[in-house]
Order: sequence, then structure tokens, then C-alpha cells
Amino acid sequence: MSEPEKIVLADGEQLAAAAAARLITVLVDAQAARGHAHAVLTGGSNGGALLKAVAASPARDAVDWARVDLWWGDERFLPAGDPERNETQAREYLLDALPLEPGRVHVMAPSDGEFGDDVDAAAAAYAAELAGFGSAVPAFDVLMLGVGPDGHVASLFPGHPGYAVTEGTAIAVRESPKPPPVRISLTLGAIGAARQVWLLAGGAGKADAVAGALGDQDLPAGAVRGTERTLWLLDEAAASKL
Ligand SMILES: O=C1O[C@H](COP(=O)(O)O)[C@@H](O)[C@H](O)[C@H]1O
Repeated sequence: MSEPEKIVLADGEQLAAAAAARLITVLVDAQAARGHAHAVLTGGSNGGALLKAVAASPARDAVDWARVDLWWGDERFLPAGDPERNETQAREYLLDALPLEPGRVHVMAPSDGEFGDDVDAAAAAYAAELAGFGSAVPAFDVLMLGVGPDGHVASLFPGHPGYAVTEGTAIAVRESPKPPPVRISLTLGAIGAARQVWLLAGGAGKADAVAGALGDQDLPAGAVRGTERTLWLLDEAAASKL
């Protein structure tokens, strides 16, 4: 388990650009070392900006995208194509422009998919898909997490039952404090299997959560660790209360 490190960029634009460059490098390095790469995407404002920055980067062609497995840290349990789904946003911002192997894009099921509105079945199916690549989950090369203003990561919210789950890898989340109320999330245990965990936080609205998580508050953002690296990528506004 790794101790948190911090990198502070000037603003949100630099944060997205720096994270994008870092992501491309990690994927290239993983493919050189192991032949393929596993990356876990995040939704939210900073995760979206990162994907747009990858899309704009000429260096993105250094990655063999057909040999990248993409996963999600969480998903809003909504119909396919809903603009609030993290998948929909990721496809629009980046994935539709990449020569990905469709079978390696591991989406969490929508609420009108094969499991209908049974979010428990959809979460169980994601856990089974993850288990097909390792003992319980793949050793993700990099797992990115946005940080909510309340210190949540993925769909693990402070004081909410999902945050206390100690077994399993993908869970159904109900009555989420942030809409929509029904979601699917990786657990802390699944997140902790990643080689590198990156927490992305930009803007003054994240400053309290960043200070709390890196201080002594019991927040999901402060509880996650990568096996090799735990990296906070911040802008000056988000780091202003450290
Ligand atoms: O709902 C979610 O929120 C978090 C953080 O989003 P942000 O807009 O405050 O940056 C995000 O990481 C998560 O994937 C998403 O489902």
C-alpha cells in the first residue's frame, strides 16, 4: 500500500493536461511491460476534462488502444445513452474517437439493459466480469477517481452504507446523496487492487474535501490507496486549504 503524494497544477486546464499526459505514459508503459493495459475511468467534472485532454493530445496515438481494457469506477444506473451516464460522457469526450476493441470496453449495465431495473443483478454481473480477469479484479494499471465536494469517490459517499462494505468488488448503491439515487460502484477493496490510484480534484469547491481527506477526516477520498502509488492531482484552488 502506498502513501498519498500530491502534485499541484496551476488551474483546471493544466490539471487535465498533466493528468492526460500521465495517463498516456502509464498506458504505454503497461503495454511495454505486460502487453496490455487496464485503466479505470471516472465520471465527474475533472474526469471529463481529463478525457477531453487525452482526445486533444497528439501523443494519444502512442497507445495501442486495441490492447487497452477500460473499466469504470462507478456508474449512474440510468438508461443507455442517458447524458448523465458516465459511459455516455466518456464515449462523447474520448472513446468514440479511439480505435478501441469493443469487447474490452467494460461498461456497467444501464437500467434498460439485460438486467432491467435490477441494480443488484447489474452490479453482480460487473463483479463477475471483473473476476474473469484476475482472482477478483484485474491488477488495474491505473484507476482514476474524481473527488466530490463531500469527499466521495466513485459512488462511495461519506457515512453511506457502500463506504462500509468490506466484501465484494462491485455493489449496488441506493439513495445516493448525489443524484441520481441508484448507482453501481466499485468497493474500496476493488479500488485498492489498482497499481496506481489517482484522485483528481480541481476548483475551490473541492478544497474542503481535499483538506479533510488528506487531514484527519474519515472520507472515502482519504481511504483509497494504490498498491504502488496513490497520487492526488490538484489545482491550486483545490489545494488552497492544505
Ligand atoms: O457522481 C459522480 O461524482 C464524482 C465527482 O464528480 P465531480 O463532478 O464533483 O468532479 C465522480 O467522480 C463520479 O464518478 C461520479 O459518478
